[in-house]
Amino acid sequence: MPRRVRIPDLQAAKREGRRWAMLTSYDTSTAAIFEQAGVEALLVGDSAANTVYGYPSTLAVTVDELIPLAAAVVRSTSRALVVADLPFGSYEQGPAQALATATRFMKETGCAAVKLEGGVRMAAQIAAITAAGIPVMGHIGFTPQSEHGLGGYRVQGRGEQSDRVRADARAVAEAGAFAVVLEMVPGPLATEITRELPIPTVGIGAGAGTDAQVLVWQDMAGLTPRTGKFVKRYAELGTVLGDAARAYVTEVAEGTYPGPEHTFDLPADPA
Ligand SMILES: Nc1nc(=O)c2c([nH]1)NC[C@@H]1CN(c3ccc(C(=O)N[C@@H](CCC(=O)O)C(=O)O)cc3)CN21
Ligand SMILES: CC(C)C(=O)C(=O)O
Ligand SMILES: [Mg+2]
Repeated sequence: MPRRVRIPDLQAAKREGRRWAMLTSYDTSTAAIFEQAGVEALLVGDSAANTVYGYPSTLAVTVDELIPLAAAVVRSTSRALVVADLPFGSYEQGPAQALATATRFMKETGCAAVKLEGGVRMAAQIAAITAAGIPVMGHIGFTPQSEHGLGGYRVQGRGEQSDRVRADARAVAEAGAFAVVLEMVPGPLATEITRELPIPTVGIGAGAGTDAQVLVWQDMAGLTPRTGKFVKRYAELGTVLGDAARAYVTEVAEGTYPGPEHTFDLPADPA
């Protein structure tokens, strides 16, 4: 059985200029398929709020709702680095709350790291969690848990805002994060931050100049009806699955499914 990807492997990849891929995963089927496909890191994102639980934004999802999903992804993998998102409301109060939540994820899911949103304003939380030996992935630029404060889904770091995003990147790295997600940041700024930072950057809507990329799997697989401009749909699973369900409905109604090959016989008569 191959060993798990370790955080030092990702630091080495940055030094050697090897890019790596992360996808979200929230269940056993996708976790196994994605690591077989060579995806280095799996994120049990709070995007599960939208993609699993059907909430209108990520704000509603709770620690108790994310923990079973993260545990399932860990159980279903042997190689991928599994990272769990700390949901809105579970770390902002201060370092003690952040460490308590991160500790729950580590104990109850077996994940290798946690991720939280915010740069300068969350540096103390990142420092407290890493001081306890728990690896932290930062997340700056557009941070969906702050969508109301940021005025909606908007690119962050255009013009004068670029200094703020740069300062957030530096703060996250200095607080001890092992990597940082850059979400919806102009490509040239993300490239500069990637060159400046000692830790890997993971882009989503941040161009090709980051050390790694992350996407929500239902977006890249074509299951979500509306996605950001940064998403490439590598498959149209929504169409494939809809066609399969329609064929099943038709065959059940016609009586052509199940066929003889799907049906158990009585024991053969003793002759
Ligand atoms: N399915 C899914 N995919 C995601 O990428 C995702 C989630 N859910 N939930 C949590 C956050 C929210 N995110 C989002 C959601 C919407 C846009 C979006 O609509 N972007 C538009 C507008 C950009 C603009 O106006 O500047 C785009 O065209 O990219 C972007 C990121 C990223 N995350
Ligand atoms: C989009 C990624 C970075 C994320 O935070 C999530 O899926 O929750
Ligand atoms: Mg998230």
